[in-house]
Amino acid sequence: MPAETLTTAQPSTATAEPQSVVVFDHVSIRFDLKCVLEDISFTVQHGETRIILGPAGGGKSVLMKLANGLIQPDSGTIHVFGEEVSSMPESELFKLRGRIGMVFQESALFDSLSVEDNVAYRLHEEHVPEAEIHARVVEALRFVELEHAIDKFPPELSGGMRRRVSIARAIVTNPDLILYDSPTGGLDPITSTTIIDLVIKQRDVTQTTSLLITHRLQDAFLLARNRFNPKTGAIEPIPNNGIDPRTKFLVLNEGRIVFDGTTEELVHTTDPWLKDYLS
Ligand SMILES: Nc1ncnc2c1ncn2[C@@H]1O[C@H](COP(=O)(O)OP(=O)(O)OP(=O)(O)O)[C@@H](O)[C@H]1O
Repeated sequence: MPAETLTTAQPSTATAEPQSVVVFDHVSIRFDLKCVLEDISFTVQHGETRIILGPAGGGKSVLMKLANGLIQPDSGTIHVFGEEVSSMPESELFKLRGRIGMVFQESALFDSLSVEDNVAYRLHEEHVPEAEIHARVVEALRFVELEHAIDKFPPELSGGMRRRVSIARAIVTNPDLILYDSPTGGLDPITSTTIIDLVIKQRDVTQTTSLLITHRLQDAFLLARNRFNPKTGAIEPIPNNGIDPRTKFLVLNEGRIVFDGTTEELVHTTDPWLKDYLS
């Protein structure tokens, strides 16, 4: 990301007092005696998009699984929506996950179910009335511009389309938090951009808090520099070389946080390792 002058775009509406949606406090976890995350502390505020960067094997996916309560830390605490997930029983975790949308790198769709049934899956689990389910699925598919594929099956879709279905499935429940684990992983650059455009649209239309893992600095650059224009329905650069004030960064290397801050702070870092990583 070029370290040129950046201006922080002002939020269009007055923002309420920030609330912490995800809080890691001195979290560590080991696998087979190997320390995978060590003393991780950071906070994600309401409405923030937190981009998680770092070399392969640095612990990004493990961090996301901890946030979702899929695994438990060896030490430290994790709060999501003010509740401690690091010691929560499975029944309560199930309820908590009802407020979280997940987008996995592999899309994780059911090949034997149609696109409609894949997107509707969580709504069925939540016993949403049948009459409402179809309308909500259509709305979610329209958001990702895949309404026409509603009757198709995942094996009939391209990788980018599958990823879009996965986003539709994550947003159909109107989650309070979205976890994107490498949503552009394995996609070509053009398709990756269409996926990041959807993440920007989701960010700007609903202001949903999110964590997003990516290996592509280009993804981070697009998220920081672009916005959704509701009048044109298009993604456009934020004027005056602006950056999105709600998009922040966490960089992990070998299980430790090497950066936690804003886009301006990241591009102006003096840390030699980080400068090298970003170049
Ligand atoms: N269930 C597990 N059992 C043992 N080791 C694990 C487990 N899950 C993750 N690890 C190890 O933890 C380390 C961090 O893995 P993680 O997937 O979080 O890295 P990452 O930063 O997401 O990597 P990538 O960018 O390649 O996806 C790796 O060495 C991995 O092998």
